[in-house]
Amino acid sequence: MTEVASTVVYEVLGRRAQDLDQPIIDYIVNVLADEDFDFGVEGEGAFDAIGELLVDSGCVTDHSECRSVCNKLSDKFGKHGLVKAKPTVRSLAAPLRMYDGMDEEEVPKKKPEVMDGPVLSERDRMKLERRKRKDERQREAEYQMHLAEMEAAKAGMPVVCINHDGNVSGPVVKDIHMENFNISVGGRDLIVDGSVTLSFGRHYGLVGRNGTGKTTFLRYMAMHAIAGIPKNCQILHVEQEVVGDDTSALQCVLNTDIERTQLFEEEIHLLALQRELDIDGATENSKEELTGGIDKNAIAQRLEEIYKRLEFIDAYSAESRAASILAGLSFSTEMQKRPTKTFSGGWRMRIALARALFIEPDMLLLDEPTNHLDLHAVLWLETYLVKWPKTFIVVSHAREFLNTVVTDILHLQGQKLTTYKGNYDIFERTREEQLKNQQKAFESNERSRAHMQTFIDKFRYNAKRASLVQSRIKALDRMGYVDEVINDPDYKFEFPTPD
Ligand SMILES: Nc1ncnc2c1ncn2[C@@H]1O[C@H](COP(=O)(O)OP(=O)(O)OP(=O)(O)O)[C@@H](O)[C@H]1O
Repeated sequence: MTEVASTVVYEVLGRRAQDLDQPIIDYIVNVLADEDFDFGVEGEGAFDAIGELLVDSGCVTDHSECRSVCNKLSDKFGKHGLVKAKPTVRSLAAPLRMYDGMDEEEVPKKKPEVMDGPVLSERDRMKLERRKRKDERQREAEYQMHLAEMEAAKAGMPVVCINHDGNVSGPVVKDIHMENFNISVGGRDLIVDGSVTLSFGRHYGLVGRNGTGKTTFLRYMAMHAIAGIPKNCQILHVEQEVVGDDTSALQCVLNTDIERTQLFEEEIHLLALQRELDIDGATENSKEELTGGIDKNAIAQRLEEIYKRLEFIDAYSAESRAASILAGLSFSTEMQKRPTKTFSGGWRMRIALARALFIEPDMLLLDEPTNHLDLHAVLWLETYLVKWPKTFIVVSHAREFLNTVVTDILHLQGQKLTTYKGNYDIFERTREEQLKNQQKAFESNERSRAHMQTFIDKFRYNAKRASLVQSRIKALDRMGYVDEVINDPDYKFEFPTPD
C-alpha cells in the first residue's frame, strides 16, 4: 500500500517533490497511506494533516495552492482505492481517552525538562575540583599500568627481524580482516565493535582527534592482540628509540638481519680454525682439540654453504642498503660509524626508523615519524614510503606528508574505525560532504518530527481528530531518528594549581 501511495504522492507533487527532503516525503506518504487516515471532504483532512508542512517546506507557494494539491491527493488516493470508507458518526457515550488500547511504548513521551542545578558553594566547588584531580591521577596510574603490561607482553614476543625465507610457519597472508574487536584503556572504551580490513600493499593514514586511541590501536596490532591478525604476519611498530650502547649506528641497523650476522660470525670462526690447522708446527692432538674433531674438508664444505647463503640473502649489498637509508635520514658517513649511545633521543628515534625500513616487515606501523626529522629527511622518507611494496599504517598530523604517502585513510571517531579510499584531502572533502548531508537529514528529520509533535500536542484531546493524531503518532514512530553530527571532543590539558 505504501508503494502505491508513494507513487501517487510523487505523481501529484510532480516537480514540487524535487524541493522536498526525503524524510518529509516519507512522512507525507506514511500519513496518507495510514489506514485510519481520514481525507475528509475535498481533501480537507489532508490539508489539516500536511498543509502546514507543504507550505513551510516551500513545496507550495501559498495555502490556496496547498488546498488544490490536497484535493488532488484525496482524489487520486480515492481512485487508487486507497481511501477507506468513512465510518458512521456516532456520539460518544463516555469521554474518549486517547491512550486507551495503545501500547505503553506508543504513548508519546514528554521530553524531560532540563533543570538548572543548584548554585555550588565555594566549599563544594573545591571539593569537586579535588575529586577531579584525584580521578586524573588515578587515570594516569591506570594508563602507566597499561603501558607496563604492554611492555611485558611485547618482551615475550618474538623479535621482529629480517625474514629471508618469507613465512615458513604458514601460507603468506596478504589482507588482514579484524572484526568486532574492542579496545579499552583504564576503563575507557577507545574502540567498540570495530571492524577493519587492511588490503595488502595499501598505505593507510590513521587519523582522529587527540586521545581517541590511535597509538593504542597500533600497539594492540603490534602485539597481535586483535583477533584476525595472522600469527605469521610480521608487524613492527616504530614507537621507541633504540637503546644507546657501543654499537655503531650502521651496525645497529645491520644487526636486524640476524641470519646475516650469524653467518658472518660463523665464517670468521671457521676461517680462524682453518688458519690454525694450516700452521705447520701444530700437533695432531692440539689440532683435534681446536676443531672439536672437524677436519679441514668439513670446514671447507661448511664455508662454501655459508658463502652461497650469504649470496642468496644479498648479505654483501646489505651494508650499502643500510647506509643509504641512514643517509636518507640525514646521518653523514662519520655519524653512521658513531656509537648509538652518543646520539640524542631524537637521533636514536631515527635509527629505530632506519631499522624498521631496513627490515621491511609485512606490516609497518609508524607513529608521527616526521616529528623527529628535518625537512630533507621528511622528503626522503616520503619518496621511500611511496614506493613501499607492503602495507603500512602511519599516524601523522602532517597533511602534506599524508597526502603524498597514503592511499587510504583510516578514521578513528566515535569509537569506530572507518576506511576511506584516497589521500587526506580526498578524505576531508568526502567527510565534509557526508557531514553536510547528515546534518541536513538530521535537521529535516527534526523539523518533521517537531511538526508532527506540535500537531499531536495540539489535537491530543480533540475527539474529532483522534484518527489523525493516531496516524501521526504511528508515523512519528515509523520515522526513526537521524544521528546528529557529533565530533569527538579534543583532548584538553589542564594544569591544576597545587593543593
Ligand atoms: N599519559 C596519560 N595518562 C592517562 N591516560 C592517558 C595518557 N595517555 C593516553 N591516555 C588515555 O589513553 C587514551 C588513548 O590514548 P592514545 O595515545 O592511544 O590516543 P591518540 O589518539 O594516539 O592520541 P594522540 O594523538 O594525542 O597521541 C586517551 O584518551 C587517554 O584516555
